[in-house]
Amino acid sequence: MALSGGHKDRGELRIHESLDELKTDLADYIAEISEASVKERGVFAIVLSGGSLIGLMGKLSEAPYNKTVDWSKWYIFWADERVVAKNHADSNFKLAKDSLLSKVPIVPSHVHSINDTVSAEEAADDYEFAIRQLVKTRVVSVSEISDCPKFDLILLGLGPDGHVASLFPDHSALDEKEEWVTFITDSPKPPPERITFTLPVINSASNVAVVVTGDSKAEAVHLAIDDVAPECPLIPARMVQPAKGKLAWFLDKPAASKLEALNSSQ
Ligand SMILES: O=C(O)[C@H](O)[C@@H](O)[C@H](O)[C@H](O)COP(=O)(O)O
Repeated sequence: MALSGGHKDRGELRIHESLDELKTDLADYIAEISEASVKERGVFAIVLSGGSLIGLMGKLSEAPYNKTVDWSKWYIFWADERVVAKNHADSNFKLAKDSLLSKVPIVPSHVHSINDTVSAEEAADDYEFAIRQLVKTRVVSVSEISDCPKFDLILLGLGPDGHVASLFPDHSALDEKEEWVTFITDSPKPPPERITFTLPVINSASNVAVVVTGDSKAEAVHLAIDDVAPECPLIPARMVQPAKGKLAWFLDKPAASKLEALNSSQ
């Protein structure tokens, strides 16, 4: 690893020399949290996003993880989903299914994708309802400090504009405090209709990892992590701040290139 360290309140920084190294570290990290969750709770509730994250998780379907991970205990959710049919090229479910979920022995009924037959608003309501049922049966834990679900691990990507999940800069969805899942119909990144976990849910997780590669994201990474001037834009990724949980950043060197930590250690 090029650098492994921490920022005083922005979590753990895991900066990698190569994509291959990042992929191995990410697979190890997910496998470790899976093992700890299964040991503690008997299940592992993991939340995926869309985009490049899924390809970066690819090693999980290879040896040794395909045999060592207790896939039967995995419950899968999405931090955000595009409101399209499940077989549509834009579907985050389809992306994860094709590249990962179909290659490992996950129990099909443990895969909690959205209802793709209804409007964005109804899909968000349905998804929240489904999660509420799983909180009741403790497949998903509940936070000690809010009434929110406490997922074992939420994995997020980062957009060059600083968005995470489908929480975009200056969007009213960032202010949602009551709902666990909300919807938008004006996403600046196509397609426009999406559902998304809200910040209170993301910040109630036991572990949150943001996985970012490429120099187009370097400025957003800097704004999300470094102690920047108050007049700098407050991007959604900076609002990711688990109250009790752990935050980790998986970065390649180009994504980390504007970080103070990297520049001061050289
Ligand atoms: O469905 C989505 O669009 C996402 O969940 C979104 O938040 C994504 O993770 C980022 O836009 C990063 O995407 P890339 O890693 O592909 O740039």
